[in-house]
Amino acid sequence: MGVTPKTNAVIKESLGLTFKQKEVLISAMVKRYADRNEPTDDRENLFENIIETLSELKPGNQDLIDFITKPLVLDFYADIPKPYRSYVGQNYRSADGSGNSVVLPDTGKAGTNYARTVTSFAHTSEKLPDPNLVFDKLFKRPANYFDPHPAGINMLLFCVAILITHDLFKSDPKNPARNLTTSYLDLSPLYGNNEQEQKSIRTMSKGLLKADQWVDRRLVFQPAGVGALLVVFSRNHNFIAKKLLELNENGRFTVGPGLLNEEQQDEALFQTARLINGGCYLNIIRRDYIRVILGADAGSTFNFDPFVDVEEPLYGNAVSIEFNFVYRWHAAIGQVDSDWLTEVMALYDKASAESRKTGNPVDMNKVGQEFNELFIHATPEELSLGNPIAGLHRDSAGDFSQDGLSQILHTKYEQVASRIGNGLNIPASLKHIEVAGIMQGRKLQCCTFNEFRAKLQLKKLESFKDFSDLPEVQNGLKELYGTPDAVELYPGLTVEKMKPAGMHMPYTMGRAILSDAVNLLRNDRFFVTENTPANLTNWGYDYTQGDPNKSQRVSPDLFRNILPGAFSETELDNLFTAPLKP
Ligand code: HEM
Ligand SMILES: [Ca+2]
Repeated sequence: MGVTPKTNAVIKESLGLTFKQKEVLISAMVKRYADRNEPTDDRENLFENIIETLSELKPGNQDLIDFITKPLVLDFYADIPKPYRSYVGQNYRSADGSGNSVVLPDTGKAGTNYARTVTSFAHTSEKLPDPNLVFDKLFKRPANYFDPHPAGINMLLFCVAILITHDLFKSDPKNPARNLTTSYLDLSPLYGNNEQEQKSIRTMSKGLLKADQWVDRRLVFQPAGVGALLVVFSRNHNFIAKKLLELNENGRFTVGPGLLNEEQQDEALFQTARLINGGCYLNIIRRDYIRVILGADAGSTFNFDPFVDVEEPLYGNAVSIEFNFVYRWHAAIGQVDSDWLTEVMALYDKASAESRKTGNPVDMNKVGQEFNELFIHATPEELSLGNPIAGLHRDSAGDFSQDGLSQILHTKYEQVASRIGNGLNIPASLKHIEVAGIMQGRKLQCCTFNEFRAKLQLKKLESFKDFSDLPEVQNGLKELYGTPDAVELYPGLTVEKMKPAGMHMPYTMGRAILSDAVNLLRNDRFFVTENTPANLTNWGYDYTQGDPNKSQRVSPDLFRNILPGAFSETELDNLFTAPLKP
């Protein structure tokens, strides 16, 4: 508008207008000031001119003054968002995920209940099918059958997926409504879910972790690639902590009189390294993982940015029970891993049968011992050095061999995964786990599959032909459920047809995973408000931003730093697609 002395004179003159006319004219001027979409050039003195004009009004014009100043005052008020969502001095993640939202500090804390995304208003069915039959007729991969993933996605991607799911879900065996881990992607499988677990893997000096450690024992029983990935992040933490001290930007980690003591130095280095390591993990999720899920080319500059127009997160994040089911991709398990799993699950099933008989929880120590005898062959001394990885040994200092870790990850890179959707594709050895999953859904009163679709604004499926391409699955659904509306959430998600692109996910799963992923990332204060050079240091922040010549991906640098030679340069460009067999 540019209120100059000349226009100001015009405005003054216009004050002789009728009240209605003044209102129209001046409100247009104020609106122009208040509705600024671009940064204001305050050197134009627009605000000052409005005030000056108003101050020259004759007495008795208070109504007009109020009318004009009200939007300005409201605008100033709105400059500062409320409730307050960020405080100085809360720049580190807590061990148990609390305080991520400063407004609702318990949201997403380890040990709180799963959220519910969809309330079910469907009549509860009194004749739900036997979950064992659901598995046999809809889920079970036939013997000697393997259908490779149509886009050639490899098991390395699913090792990352397993790391992510264990970061988000840890259903309490005693209470399936409860999630024992944090609802944030904060590498809780590495760092633990409370201070005691966190301290158990720290050296408590210079921010370092003990050699090749991670906390979550559940991952010992997963394919060895998951343990190897955790060791990569564990080593990345130490690489970062050492670099931070070496660079010591602005002397922020210096020990001395009036500065830090050694304990404070350890804490500052540990927590800063943890934030940077989390930034690397976030980069891999955004730039390698989500990119492949969506089906973008490795070399393309396409970036589906979950953080576009992000605001300071207010509410925190709580993963839902529906998300837990959306993320059970057991059908993806590759052939080699499936064969191995048959042997592992035999141990687990034996211990579960024992637990059903005695009423005690599954004795994981016993499973661990037998697992060690079969797959690890470690002495008690070696086991005392930390979680084992099948196929590897720790040296006396507690380190795994670099070549061994590289080799394990490379075999996951080479192993093609299976297709995920359409049904009849989950390794038979997982039957008990799947049956328990179906029962968990029932116990927690999950919505039906069609109710879930409706919530996502997706068309309800009206015929069993719409579910899966496989006639056996269509018939099985009819026999077990009778009508499409009766199909339960988890079975529906698992047997649905696949999308034609990207990760070829079953349709509803593929749609839902995006809502959950976007919320998960945007709701995390440490990925938004606290993700700054001031918190991560300049070097740390830049490290997490990835290589500008590699589509902003951090994974090439990270693997070169931590496991040099594990992957060739071409492999680093496309980590999640199995190489074509010659
Ligand atoms: C060979 C590979 C796998 C094995 C051996 C395996 C094993 C298991 C087992 C034993 C459970 C029962 C709960 C527990 O004890 O933790 C489980 C649950 C689960 N799995 Fe897998 N799984 C594998 C692959 C995957 C993959 C690829 C995904 C998806 C990315 C996945 C997602 C889940 C989820 C979300 C749960 C529920 C966790 C909870 O509620 O605590 N799993 N899996
Ligand atoms: Ca977590």
